[in-house]
Amino acid sequence: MAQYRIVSGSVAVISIQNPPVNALSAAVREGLLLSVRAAASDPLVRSVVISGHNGPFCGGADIKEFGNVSHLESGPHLVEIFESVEALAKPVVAAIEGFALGGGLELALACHYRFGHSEARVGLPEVSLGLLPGAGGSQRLPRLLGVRAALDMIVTGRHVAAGEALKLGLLDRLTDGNTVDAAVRFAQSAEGKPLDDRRLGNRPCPPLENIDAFFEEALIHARGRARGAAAPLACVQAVRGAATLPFLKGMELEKRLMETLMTSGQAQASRYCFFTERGAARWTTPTGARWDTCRARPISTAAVIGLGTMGRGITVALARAGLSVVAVETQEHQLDEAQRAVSRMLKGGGGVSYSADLQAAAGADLVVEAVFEDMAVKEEIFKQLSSVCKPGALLATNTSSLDIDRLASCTLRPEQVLGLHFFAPAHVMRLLEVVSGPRTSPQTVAAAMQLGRRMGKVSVAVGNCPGFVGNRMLKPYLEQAYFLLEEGASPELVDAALEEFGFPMGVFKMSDLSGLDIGWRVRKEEGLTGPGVTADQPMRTRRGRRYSPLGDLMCEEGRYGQKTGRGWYLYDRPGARVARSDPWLRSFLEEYRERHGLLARRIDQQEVLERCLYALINEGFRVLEDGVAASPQNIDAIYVFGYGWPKHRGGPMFYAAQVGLARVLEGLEKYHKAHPDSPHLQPCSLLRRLVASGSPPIHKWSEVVKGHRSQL
Ligand SMILES: CCCCCCC[C@H](O)CC(=O)SCCNC(=O)CCNC(=O)[C@H](O)C(C)(C)COP(=O)([O-])OP(=O)([O-])OC[C@H]1O[C@@H](n2cnc3c(N)ncnc32)[C@H](O)[C@@H]1OP(=O)([O-])[O-]
Repeated sequence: MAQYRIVSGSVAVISIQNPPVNALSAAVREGLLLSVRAAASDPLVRSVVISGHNGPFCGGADIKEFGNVSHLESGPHLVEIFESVEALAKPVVAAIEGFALGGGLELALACHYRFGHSEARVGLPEVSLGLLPGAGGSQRLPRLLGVRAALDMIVTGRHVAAGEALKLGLLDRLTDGNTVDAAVRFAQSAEGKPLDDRRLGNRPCPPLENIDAFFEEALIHARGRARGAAAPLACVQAVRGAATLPFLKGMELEKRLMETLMTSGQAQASRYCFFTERGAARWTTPTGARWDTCRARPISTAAVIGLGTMGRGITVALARAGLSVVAVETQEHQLDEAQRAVSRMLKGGGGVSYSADLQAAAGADLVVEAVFEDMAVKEEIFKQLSSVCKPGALLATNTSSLDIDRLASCTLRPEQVLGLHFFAPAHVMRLLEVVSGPRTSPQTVAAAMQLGRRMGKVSVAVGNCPGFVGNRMLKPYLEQAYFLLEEGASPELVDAALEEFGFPMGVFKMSDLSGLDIGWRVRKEEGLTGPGVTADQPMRTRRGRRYSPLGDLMCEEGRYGQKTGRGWYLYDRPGARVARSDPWLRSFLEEYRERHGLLARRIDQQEVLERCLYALINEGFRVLEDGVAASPQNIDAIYVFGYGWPKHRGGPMFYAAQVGLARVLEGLEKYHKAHPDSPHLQPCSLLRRLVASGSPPIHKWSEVVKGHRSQL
């Protein structure tokens, strides 16, 4: 809807009303066009102000309509409305509070003047929905800002703060006061003045030298960063149109590009990610607790125990969320170093105090233990925390795979124990797995989810099992990658296939970055390698299934990855980031295959993708079947925000649906037949049942999962 009223005798104020973000739904578009026409035809109206009702200006087109062509096509089209705004013979001022994003900013660009509140932000984030600004934004913004600044905003989709927008010339004025009042006063002062020059559609794009070379380079740059996404490239093409074509021709190009993107699988996947990210806040747990029936006690003080890389990042994340944090590290030299590192990251003290004594955690509302992955050490700490901490304090562990329930058993308050699985670097990565055990109370989960939101994280509530959701699914993925090396692939081939798929780095580069020794330690704990394994055991079999000792052998050689300057790749020095192929590894793999009588065969990228991704997806179905994740959407949020799964592919479960469940099943059957000693390739029963029920769409999977809920 749009509200229409006349103020100060001559100013029509049109207010977009569609909470919570004033999206441009069909009803809003209808209301907006009627209001603009009313303002045009009313002789008493001499100027117009367009604002958002109750705060935000406008969050853009209504994304919910995008999946449904009939919704999209009902009501007037945005391009038509914005043309009539721009063509109005009376000055139109956009009064921007909160945000003007996507179609919201495109509306503001069609206005003749833009007034912003000093705390507002503006942007064209369509690219992150797999789209481009499709209502004139790709054509008007370059005409206003010049090609360079406009291209940057459109290709990155970044939100620009009001101060920067003013400097760029995107906003004409800022106010700290009431934006609508200020805009009304300004509109009156502009009444009767010429408007031709204010219509961006009339203006040429500011000239740019070497235009062809500029766009060639922009395209190469965008392609390098897009990881296979089509939208950034289409954005470059559209802005090139703005720089080289008359306005109406540019608008035609924008329309053509938008139509192609809008119906693409990539846009569908990106849109799905948008809703998946937000849907995670509506959590449920395997024990039946829910977001809408639990009240969370607010957390204002926290203690972090253990100040290694993870502990430092967690301290920074908590402090940035406004908590007062005590950071505890019992090793004095580590404490000093951590204090300096945290202060650097926080650019000052930032509400953090330090201590070498666990007793300092006594007054905290929440304690996050982040010592290294050793069950015995963690158990000891939880025992102590249970007696040191005040009643009601939540005790969380940052373990990435150990049993939460076992830790809860060491305390006298198992209902207040949970996992907070941050991802490195903890102050940067968006994902937080909130892990509850069978005894964790709903209030504890609610408090953790609320805290996650305060930290700006995508928090996903998951159940307790080895590796939780993310690392549990990663295990078969890694395993298949190792097997592929045994069978003849190289790390370069595997990584290239995964990077082409869209991961920021392949599995072997990722393993070098995070350190091969981490998995080695876990495998030792699990008794898969190390002193517990007797010499008479076959090297490539454990517990009756295929096992690859390649990772263990690498660690025995001291090849831990980037930190030692050698891993699956070679680095110039320890800590260096640029991976180079290592001839040593080639001969190492050749000798290994020879020793074990393995014949190297030709492996193509298709097999790499299917083996690694289908094994991961198959485990995702098992996770659903076990009730460890509440929905496929939650699994996808975990993979997109924690494991670099490309957004334009929606997440592993969405990808499986897009590929076709029957095809995934067929692929798994084929590979399991070829590798019967690899149980991760054996299709799980939920996948079979879904295919048998006709492969329903992803939002209906839960109906098939029903009845097979939590084993926990
Ligand atoms: C060929 C066809 C041509 C078509 C032309 C298209 C033209 C145009 O270029 C395309 C666009 O504008 S594309 C659009 C470009 N715009 C964007 O990409 C902006 C996307 N939005 C955002 O970035 C953030 O939501 C804000 C920063 C706006 C608010 O952040 P915050 O305060 O943390 O709030 P929050 O928690 O994030 O959201 C609250 C609720 O609002 C919901 N919702 C939000 N936006 C929506 C929308 N546009 N729509 C519908 N719903 C939208 C959201 O789902 C959630 O619902 P829930 O049921 O409660 O879960």
